[in-house]
Amino acid sequence: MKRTLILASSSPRRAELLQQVNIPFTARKQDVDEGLIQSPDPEEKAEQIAMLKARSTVISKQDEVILAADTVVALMGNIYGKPKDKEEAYAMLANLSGAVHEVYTGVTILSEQQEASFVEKTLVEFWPLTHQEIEAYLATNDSFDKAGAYGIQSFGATLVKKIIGDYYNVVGLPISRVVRELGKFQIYPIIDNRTS
Ligand SMILES: Cc1cn([C@H]2C[C@H](O)[C@@H](COP(=O)(O)OP(=O)(O)OP(=O)(O)O)O2)c(=O)[nH]c1=O
Repeated sequence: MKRTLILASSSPRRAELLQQVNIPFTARKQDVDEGLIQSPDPEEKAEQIAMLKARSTVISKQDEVILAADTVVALMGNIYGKPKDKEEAYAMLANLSGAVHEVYTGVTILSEQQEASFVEKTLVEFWPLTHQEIEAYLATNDSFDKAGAYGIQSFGATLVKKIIGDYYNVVGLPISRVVRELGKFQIYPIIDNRTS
């Protein structure tokens, strides 16, 4: 059966990563109340929210395969989602300064017949940040739609000293593992002869 991938996400980054590896999809925005998931464990929370996002998305045709993800940042057991305001963003960055934190992205793939979930972890080390550096970063307005109040793919790259693990996991979708899992649902990249 021909399969159709539905990306249950409004994140432009997740869409771009699927485009980068040439997997066709349709975006179908889901609206879930992430507050329903209260797990204090960051890994479990990322996986449970990803499952909630996937299961809240309507499968409107039999051939559809739903993909959903959720990214959280964790430092010493504390979970950092998207900051509510500038004060919270400042506090997150000040805590991440000079430390190694974890980024977890939970991924759920489901069809009418199958469901698979996993969590990918990446370690990220921040340089020690001065008050001025944090203020300058906040002034770019890059923080507010991102877990942990930074974007590694934009000016937030200047905050990062080192990462261990999949870079794309930090951006919001561990694309190489996702491609492997999608293969189990008969969804594959389109291979053509493009060179760029
Ligand atoms: C740490 C980090 C997070 N992020 C983003 C990835 C996620 O989009 C976001 C965390 O929020 P999520 O709730 O995972 O996702 P979302 O609300 O953006 O999208 P949707 O639920 O519709 O799929 O933080 C970056 O873009 N760069 C980073 O370096």
